Amino acid sequence: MEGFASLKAPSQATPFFSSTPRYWNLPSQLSFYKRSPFSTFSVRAQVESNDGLAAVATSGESVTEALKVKEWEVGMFQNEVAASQGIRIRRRPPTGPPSHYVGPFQFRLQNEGNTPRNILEEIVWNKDTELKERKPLIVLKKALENAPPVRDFIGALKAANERTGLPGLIAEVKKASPSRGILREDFDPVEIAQAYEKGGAACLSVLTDGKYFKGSFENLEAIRKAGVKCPLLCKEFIIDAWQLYYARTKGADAVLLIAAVLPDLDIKYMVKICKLLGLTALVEVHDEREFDRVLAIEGIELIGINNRNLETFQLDISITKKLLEGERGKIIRERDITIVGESGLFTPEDIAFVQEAGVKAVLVGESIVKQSDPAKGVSNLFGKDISLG
Ligand SMILES: O=C(O)c1ccccc1NCC(=O)[C@H](O)[C@H](O)COP(=O)(O)O
Repeated sequence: MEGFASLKAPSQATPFFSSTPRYWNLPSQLSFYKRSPFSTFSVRAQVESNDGLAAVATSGESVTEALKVKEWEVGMFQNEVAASQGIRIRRRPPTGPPSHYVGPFQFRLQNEGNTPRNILEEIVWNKDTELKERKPLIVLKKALENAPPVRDFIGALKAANERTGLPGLIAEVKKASPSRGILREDFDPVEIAQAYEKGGAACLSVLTDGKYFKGSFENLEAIRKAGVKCPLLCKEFIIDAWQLYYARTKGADAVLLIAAVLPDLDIKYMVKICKLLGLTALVEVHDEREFDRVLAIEGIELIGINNRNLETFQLDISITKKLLEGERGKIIRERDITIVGESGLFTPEDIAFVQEAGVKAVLVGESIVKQSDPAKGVSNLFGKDISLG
């Protein structure tokens, strides 16, 4: 069997996770050559993708196989770039390339490198697989024409903060989570969303991941269609710009970009696409390194500090305080960046603690979704009624 041409890496200008839309021009060259003195002629096809990948297949293996190898090689390249930025989450399993790289399938199953190192990595690998089923971008672009108008996510948070003197609430419609399991059995997303709005939430966060959070895009769409006025955050694990378009077609006003998962170039690229689509990007960080990376990116207006370590599930609300102290806090104030304190907030004291640290908004799920009346859950969380009337 013939070997493959060496990897032609995507150019530095091409964001690594932006496979939107990668398509292959089949074939850009087709040539015939004599394989050996004993065989006759063999066919050699070179294929290229629009974002700079090249693969060569010869007869004896299909073009599809050649493409699989190239996709895998790019995945490995992405892992290396991410690691160089301190990102521990690998986009794809480091081993388990197409079969002729390592031999029969059973060897791949035995290879430990194919086991995700933590839950966030598992979610990302699963998302990568889910996205293989996606519709072409052109179909989404058409659907965008019928998407409901975008609403001002940051504006709603600021208005709530001014109105109540408390951080604006992003209330999360969350049925389950990997760390806590099922949070609410009688889960009606629209009813919960309406109750949050009645209780005084400024915005809502709707989990759309099915496998780990029991959420869905149908929930997002249904909440939007039910006439809820709060702007909606699509709480998804975004690894591909395609998802931004999809979220918008389903009625999202904002999306989450996780710095622990996305390299700088991808965040930059996705922030630009968000602006194009009118979406607000909530860029989430968990430590100093991620915070500094995000602060170095132009055009960031909304940063979430997640008190939950997404690799270990450990909760510590003093993370928010630690990240907002000193020079970083000064930069935030100078640039008027809105900070959201995320996760592990249960009491009015917790809210006061993160507000004192400098947040103007909070993202809360568990403590309010578990209440039999989520509207009441909101007033319990703040220690007072923050509803409009
Ligand atoms: O909540 C989890 O267990 C979790 C696990 C892995 C990745 C993300 C996870 N949660 C996403 C969030 O950050 C929270 O849903 C959100 O901040 C609300 O947190 P909480 O108020 O603690 O429910």
